[in-house]
Amino acid sequence: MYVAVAGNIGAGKSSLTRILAEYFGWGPFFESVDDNPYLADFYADMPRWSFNLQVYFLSSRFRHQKDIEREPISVVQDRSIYEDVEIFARNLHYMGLMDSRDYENYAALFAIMTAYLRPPDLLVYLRASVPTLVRQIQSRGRDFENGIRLDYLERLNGLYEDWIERYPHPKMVIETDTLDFVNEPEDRFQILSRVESRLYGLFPEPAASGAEMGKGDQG
Ligand SMILES: Nc1ncnc2c1ncn2[C@@H]1O[C@H](COP(=O)(O)OP(=O)(O)OP(=O)(O)O)[C@@H](O)[C@H]1O
Ligand SMILES: Nc1nc(=O)c2ncn([C@H]3C[C@H](O)[C@@H](CO)O3)c2[nH]1
Repeated sequence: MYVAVAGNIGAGKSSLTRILAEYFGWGPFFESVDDNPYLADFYADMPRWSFNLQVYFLSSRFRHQKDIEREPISVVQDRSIYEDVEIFARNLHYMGLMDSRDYENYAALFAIMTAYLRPPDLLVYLRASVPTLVRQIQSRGRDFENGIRLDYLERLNGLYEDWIERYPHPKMVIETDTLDFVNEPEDRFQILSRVESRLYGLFPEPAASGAEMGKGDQG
């Protein structure tokens, strides 16, 4: 089983990845943030660092994908590789923060590298409004994200909506504005049951050994 959690900056992907991994006993794959050599520079000067950052994320996520394909156990991934090009790089190009030459170069590299990747068995998209994203980004308190502009988040949200509509593989959408699955056990239970039912619909065998609703750690 390979599940990916998708969503805008601060939507709650890492938190949900941790919760799913713990509950189902899956291996978690988190995106690299603390050891990312470009992220802080990127937020300080997007036009200068956008191409470098996209190539870094592409190589790091591609390595994860290959590791995931080799994993003997089920895994859950914090953000899918598809979001790099469909959401972030496209947005940087639209906003004039990555020029056409770099964008086309990056998109061609992305297409070559990802052509043979296996898509997730289920993609869980966390939908969150911009006020929720801002609140959650602030609550996490990464200094270099303080300058993220509202129009940047709004455009990313718009691209997420277009993409999730077109996304051709199994998916589910979770509205997170009124669900605090980090702090509220009932909300967490609600999400876990929805994911479990969706997986059961796709794969009528149990989603994970030892993880029956009502028996896991709900909180
Ligand atoms: N549904 C929620 N309700 C309340 N707080 C939440 C919720 N989801 C996440 N949070 C909080 O918001 C902050 C950001 O969450 P998290 O790091 O999981 O987001 P993310 O989507 O992984 O972000 P990024 O895109 O930057 O990696 C954390 O402090 C987390 O505890
Ligand atoms: N430009 C850009 N392209 C990406 O592919 C990408 N993936 C993640 N991020 C940013 C969002 C969070 O600040 C932080 C952690 O998710 O990294 C990205 N930024």
